[in-house]
Amino acid sequence: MASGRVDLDGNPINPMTICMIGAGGFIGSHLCEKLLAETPHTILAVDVYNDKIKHLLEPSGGGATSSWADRIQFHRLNIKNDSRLEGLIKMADLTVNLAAICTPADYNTRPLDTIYSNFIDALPVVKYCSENGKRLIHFSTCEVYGKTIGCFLPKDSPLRQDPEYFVLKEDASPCIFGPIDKQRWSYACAKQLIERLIYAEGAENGLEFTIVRPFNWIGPRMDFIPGIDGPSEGVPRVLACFSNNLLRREPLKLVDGGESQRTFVYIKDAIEAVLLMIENPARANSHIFNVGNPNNEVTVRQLAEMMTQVYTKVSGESPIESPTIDVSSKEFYGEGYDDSDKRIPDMTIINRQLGWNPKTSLWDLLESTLTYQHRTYAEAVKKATSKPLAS
Ligand SMILES: NC(=O)c1ccc[n+]([C@@H]2O[C@H](COP(=O)([O-])OP(=O)(O)OC[C@H]3O[C@@H](n4cnc5c(N)ncnc54)[C@H](O)[C@@H]3O)[C@@H](O)[C@H]2O)c1
Ligand SMILES: O=c1ccn([C@@H]2O[C@H](COP(=O)(O)OP(=O)(O)O[C@H]3OC[C@@H](O)[C@H](O)[C@H]3O)[C@@H](O)[C@H]2O)c(=O)[nH]1
Repeated sequence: MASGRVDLDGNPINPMTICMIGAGGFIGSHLCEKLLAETPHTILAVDVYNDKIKHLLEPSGGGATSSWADRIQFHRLNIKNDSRLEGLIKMADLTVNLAAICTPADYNTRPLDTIYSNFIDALPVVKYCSENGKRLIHFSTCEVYGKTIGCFLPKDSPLRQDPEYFVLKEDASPCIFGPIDKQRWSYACAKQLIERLIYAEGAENGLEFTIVRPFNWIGPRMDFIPGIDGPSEGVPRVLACFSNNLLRREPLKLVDGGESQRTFVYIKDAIEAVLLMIENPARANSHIFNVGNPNNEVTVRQLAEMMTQVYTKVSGESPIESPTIDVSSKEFYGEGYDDSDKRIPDMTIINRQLGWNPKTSLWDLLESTLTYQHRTYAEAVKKATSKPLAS
């Protein structure tokens, strides 16, 4: 049955069944929402948690007029050790694999779990797709590029300004990691090896695949606020760390001076790119795509300053006297941390294949995200911080 929707080449898009592994996470929850709201596709949602997609699983999920619940089925399973996985992949037309340990605080402190999660646990998914002739969209990371060539040049070298030395290209840039005792790179290395394995399955066994390299996608539902909906001692990614500091009126911690640079893309822009990949297999298969926003580059220090300003606007609270504080990476993340210096995605391939471009400025995406953070967490944080200490 055709859905009335057409792909980029004007061909009808038929409803499909998508096995989404890691559907209960940050990206998965937004992808599920998009697929249910705008397409006729059905989702087999696999995860160990479902808190972030609970609202989609309830019978009233699509609002008063339409229920989404009949197009999404949640399967609570751990892909490490569950024989139901192959059956689900066989039932689907396409598998999207998002499952991973992907918070930097884990890379150097839990390197074994990180490598198992990002390489070993992804192996059966690739194998079942390949053996059963099913298409796979696998989520890798911009971290596979590691450091830029430019960061090895002298600080005052004019070549540092030359994009050839820092723009990251899927088909040209090398992958530059630190030494083995910098266990930060356990994640990037595991992701790189699974990319190479998928690529080889494509070349040798005809696996239809697409690899996505997200460049710092951020927005509502990213990670957790420590002590509210995640462990008190947990260290999420920077958006949630800084949100937590702002909610608690604490200084934002700048690791090693906050000099590293990142480009941030709004989750809702990035999800548009994933939907294009899902619905345009002829254009997306056999490709690796950078998905990011090269126009939203800031240092981590600038991010902290902008988040402080935006939070002041959306919460109506004045900023604290010293809004940021410097902290060493050893103190913050422990031994073995290292960092990517700069991450600007080259957009040539995704532009050419899918015509996709990000739209949302950093200020605008922070405004909507911090409005969400304030609305969702401010009361809970206030309650938690005003609790009398047990005597
Ligand atoms: N958010 C980003 O900016 C970003 C950047 C680069 C790469 N990525 C990649 O995108 C993917 C999704 O990232 P995210 O930000 O949504 O992370 P996330 O942690 O919010 O989501 C991952 C989900 O996978 C689930 N999962 C992990 N191991 C599992 C297992 N063994 N069995 C079943 N479920 C399991 C988790 O419970 C979680 O819900 C990851 O592969 C990550 O490496 C994300
Ligand atoms: O409180 C904090 C948290 C983080 N940081 C810094 O902010 C920068 C960004 O940190 P994030 O936690 O968002 O993670 P990174 O950008 O380093 O890596 C991420 O990128 C791509 C994905 O694969 C993963 O989601 C993650 O590895 C780093 O330089 C980090 O050192 C702070 O200065 N203070």
